[in-house]
Amino acid sequence: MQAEALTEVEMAHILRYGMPKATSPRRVIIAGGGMSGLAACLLLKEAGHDVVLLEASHRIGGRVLTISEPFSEGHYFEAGAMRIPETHSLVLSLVERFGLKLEPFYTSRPEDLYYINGRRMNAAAYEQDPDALDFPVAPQEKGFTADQLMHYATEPLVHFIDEDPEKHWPLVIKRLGGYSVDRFLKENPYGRSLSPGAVDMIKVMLSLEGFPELSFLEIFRDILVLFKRDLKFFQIVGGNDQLPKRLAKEVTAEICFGQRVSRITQNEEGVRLNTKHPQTGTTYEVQGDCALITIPFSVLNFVRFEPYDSLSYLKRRAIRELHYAPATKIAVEFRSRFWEQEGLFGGKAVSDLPIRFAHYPSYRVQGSSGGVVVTSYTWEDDSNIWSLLPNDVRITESLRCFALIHGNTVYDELVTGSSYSWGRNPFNGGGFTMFKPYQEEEFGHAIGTREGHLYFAGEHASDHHGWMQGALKSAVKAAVAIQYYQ
Ligand SMILES: Cc1cc2nc3c(=O)[nH]c(=O)nc-3n(C[C@H](O)[C@H](O)[C@H](O)COP(=O)(O)OP(=O)(O)OC[C@H]3O[C@@H](n4cnc5c(N)ncnc54)[C@H](O)[C@@H]3O)c2cc1C
Ligand SMILES: N[C@@H](Cc1ccccc1)C(=O)O
Repeated sequence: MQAEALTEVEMAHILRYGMPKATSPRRVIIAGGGMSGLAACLLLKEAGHDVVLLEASHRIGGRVLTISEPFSEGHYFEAGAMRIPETHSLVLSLVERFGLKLEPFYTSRPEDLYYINGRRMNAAAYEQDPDALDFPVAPQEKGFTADQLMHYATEPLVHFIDEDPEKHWPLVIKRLGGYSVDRFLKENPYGRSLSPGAVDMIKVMLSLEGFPELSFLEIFRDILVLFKRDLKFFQIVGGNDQLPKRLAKEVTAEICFGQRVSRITQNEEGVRLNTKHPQTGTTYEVQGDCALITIPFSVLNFVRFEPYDSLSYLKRRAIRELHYAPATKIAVEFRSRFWEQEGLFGGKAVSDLPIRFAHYPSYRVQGSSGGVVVTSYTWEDDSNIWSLLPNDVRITESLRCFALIHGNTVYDELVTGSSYSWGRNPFNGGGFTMFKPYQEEEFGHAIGTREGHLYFAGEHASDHHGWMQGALKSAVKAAVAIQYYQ
């Protein structure tokens, strides 16, 4: 079983049924108790390895975080992972293994509301008359939606990849890896350049205004999927944090909380990890044959690796340079689900206001007339202005914006609110990995490679940045590589 050659079907099967029993078990230390660390811990433990998982915080799950406080009974919002695309077979395989219930998550609906350039309309009306939003598009771009213009700009690329993804993706990375979002759309390599007005319409409608300078391929691969018309999304009934919690339940004895890894030393026998308790400062060390590092590279900068040359130049560069896009969510509970009067159940409001996207709940709570709306979900530059604000100001400021879309009823309907900014989480240092131009080609391949006794996994070490699927894919590969000494 070659880790690097595993297909998604084989990886989904391993998550569902486990790996074969180890013929020569190893003492494995796992750093990080998010989806990646937990999944690898389960696979290695049930295959017979001696595993210990060191988690810096006092919570498992990492960027899967369902927040129920201070909302009424049964209400919550997902501060991190909120939707599972129907194509993410590894996530769905774990959901099936634990018998968790799924329900639809509606990313887009024909009733989606747009509040842009001072205009208010719904998605169906925009489809009929895209020029009604008043973007200064070029004459030949009039009458086309953002979706259609993005399709026009990317069609040759989609066609080339679809011909033979395995063979063509590396060629695409070589040719287009240096293109930012702005450059690809404005100086299109396929001769399909768009005007600044059209590019801005695309960026506002896809919430991309925050990352014009980031790698276009990253957006193309990981974000455009959100806007695929016929793609279905799911969420776990009662909250997505049930997935890491069910994983953790299988490996309770292996998890050590409050163990912030501060130093990783490689020696002949294997590895030694030193930790420091984030509050008490007490130190601890553990020796193993090998270690799996699932700590995000942003905060991995604070971990000392010894001896110096136990990490390659490219790995050290990747740890220094890999970009983490900040992300912030603000959530408000309202007394009634007034948005349903406009036909909205799930779906979103798209705006050029500081709140950018608002997501209406794709679930109702038995016996409750209210609901929790994510009144703001922002990425990158758009998130920075919110991360600076205290929680109560984020809530009042997002309400002011939301009132422009729904009127002052929002103030009478207000019950309570909460917010979360991943850029301020000391154990994440940002929302998700996003390559800048050239990074994928120059060190993308070095992110997940083994270095001596050190293995690496996490969403950053995958081709699904910003998705649980990426965290799981890299975890399965690492578990197999550790088991078979690859
Ligand atoms: C706002 C937002 C929205 C998202 N939406 C979706 C979505 O809808 N669907 C989806 O599939 N995915 C989504 N994702 C992505 C998904 O949540 C992540 O890809 C996945 O959870 C990452 O798992 P991980 O194990 O790689 O990392 P993490 O979850 O970050 O886990 C890393 C763990 O390491 C710990 N740690 C950090 N430093 C140390 C240290 N020094 N020592 C020990 N432990 C340490 C952390 O506390 C954490 O528990 C979203 C992410 C964000 C931020
Ligand atoms: N997974 C994120 C989207 C995302 C992926 C990759 C990069 C940035 C954002 C979400 O569903 O909200």
